Amino acid sequence: MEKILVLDFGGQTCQLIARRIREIGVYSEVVPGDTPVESLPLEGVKGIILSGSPYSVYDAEAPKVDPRVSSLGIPILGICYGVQQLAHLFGGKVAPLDHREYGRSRLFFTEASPLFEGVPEGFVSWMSHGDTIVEVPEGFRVIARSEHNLVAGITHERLPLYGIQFHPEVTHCAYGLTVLENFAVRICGARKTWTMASYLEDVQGLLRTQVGDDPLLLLISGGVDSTVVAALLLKTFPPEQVHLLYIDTGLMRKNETEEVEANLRTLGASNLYIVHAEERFLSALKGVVDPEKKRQIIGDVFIQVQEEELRRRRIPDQAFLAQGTLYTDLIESGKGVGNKAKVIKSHHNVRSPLIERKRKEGRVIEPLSMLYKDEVRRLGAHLGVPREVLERHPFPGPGLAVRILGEVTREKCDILREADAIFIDELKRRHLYHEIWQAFCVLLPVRTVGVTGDDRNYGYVVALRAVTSKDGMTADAYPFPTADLLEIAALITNRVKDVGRVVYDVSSKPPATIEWE
Ligand SMILES: Nc1ncnc2c1ncn2[C@@H]1O[C@H](COP(=O)(O)OP(=O)(O)OP(=O)(O)O)[C@@H](O)[C@H]1O
Ligand SMILES: O=c1[nH]c(=O)c2[nH+]cn([C@@H]3O[C@H](COP(=O)(O)O)[C@@H](O)[C@H]3O)c2[nH]1
Ligand SMILES: NC(=O)CC[C@H](N)C(=O)O
Ligand SMILES: [Mg+2]
Repeated sequence: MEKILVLDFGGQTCQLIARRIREIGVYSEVVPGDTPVESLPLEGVKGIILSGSPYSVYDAEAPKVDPRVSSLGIPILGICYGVQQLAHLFGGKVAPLDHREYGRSRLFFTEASPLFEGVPEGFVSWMSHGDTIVEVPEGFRVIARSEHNLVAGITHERLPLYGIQFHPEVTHCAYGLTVLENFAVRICGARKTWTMASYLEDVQGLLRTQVGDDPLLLLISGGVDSTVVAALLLKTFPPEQVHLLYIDTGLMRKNETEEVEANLRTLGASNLYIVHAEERFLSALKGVVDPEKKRQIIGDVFIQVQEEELRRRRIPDQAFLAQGTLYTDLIESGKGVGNKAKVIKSHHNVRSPLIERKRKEGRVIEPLSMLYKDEVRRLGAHLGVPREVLERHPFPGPGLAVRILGEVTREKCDILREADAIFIDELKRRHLYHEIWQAFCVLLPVRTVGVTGDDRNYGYVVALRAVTSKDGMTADAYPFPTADLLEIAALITNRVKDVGRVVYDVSSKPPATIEWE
């Protein structure tokens, strides 16, 4: 498969580069920036992109590209820190200037370059740098300058080396896709053959080689990601080879287990195991209020239940463990490819010891781990996964436990389930469900005073959360029409006896996260 390799030096928008290249129709994947040449997956690589970074090239601990990469004969495009590395590597000079460029800057060409074919002079690029190339190395020429007259693009006189100081991958950069397409297609000669259909074929080929006839155990939640993996496995292997394990943690939404079971049957699953483990999870969570502690306990119980089921069902130990892990799960858990990212939340599917052990043994299958949610939805559509499943809002593995602040009890789960079901049903009835990326209720650990039927009421507070997002990495509060919000709040307090008050969470991510814990 032809591809463009992105070397990750810890830039915020590194994955976005690969995303955009795939949007153009060329496959792209990300690898750690300091990978030595002999360990780079070079098969089919038509071009290499060096990403941005929070570091400066002259920092002692700055991540460095293997210098041999530049003599492979493969075209290279350095973006921001990437171009600074090229300059540094070839003997030029990079320095922190007083004049930094953050945000928009017009760009002016100093000579024609295939990189800027079809891009008009003076277009508005998007920058984010404090360092600048102040001496261009020998053998290189400047091809563009910013409106502040700083070096904004360079090219080598003989070698296929290019570099730009701006970020073509962000949507705020005009002609960004054109610049990336010029590099990938015009300069590297990659063909635009990557589609979801071709990706599907490639993934199926790889899976068949890796798994052979060994049994596969997929941990399935009925959410978008694991259901798409289920459809993929059931299309790739005979149904008897695929075992699906769903764990009802007791922290699920109303009627979740019944709906999931029905959906999974329609995919043609024969070995479907539904494990009811409510008691296990609730008793382990008794008295626990700290959010990180809750996550850790839930992760541990997940593993115990999985291991017991493997033994009980006599599924051999060499079984491959499959999950619906996405790139976002990895990066939030501090496990992005470039290993320079920070831990935000430890997703149970990434950091559990069972998974880590299986991962070391090469027995974990995560076919979606390079993709984002919207790409997974497109893949699911190719696989014929029903729209109702693909368009479901995400639901986290720890479930209601991270939406009940303070101690989790069955009584509170029941209250939250009722309120949440009303909220979601109303969003669907009002045709708002698909405008929102994720919506749910949160049960707060406080009671407040109210008056109902002329009597005193002392009920819980429920917070409504509804966000818009593309990939869950950033999010904004959904701007509800006021009438909808007021009517939904009234329905919840009227129908759920223990809820006396409803509030709406208007925080964006960042600084908040989508879930409250
Ligand atoms: N109740 C569960 N039983 C078994 N496996 C689960 C359960 N909850 C989560 N998992 C596993 O953990 C993975 C990550 O969960 P996550 O919620 O991110 O994905 P999902 O549930 O498949 O999709 P969505 O994000 O749409 O909810 C799942 O893909 C699945 O493999
Ligand atoms: O499977 C999961 N296990 C987890 O531990 C977990 N924590 C958060 N989420 C989901 O991830 C997305 C981003 O969530 P946050 O903004 O709250 O970090 C949102 O869609 C969250 O619902 C999880 N999913
Ligand atoms: N976005 C980047 O790659 C920034 C590179 C470098 N840290 C600078 O400030 O110039
Ligand atoms: Mg889920």
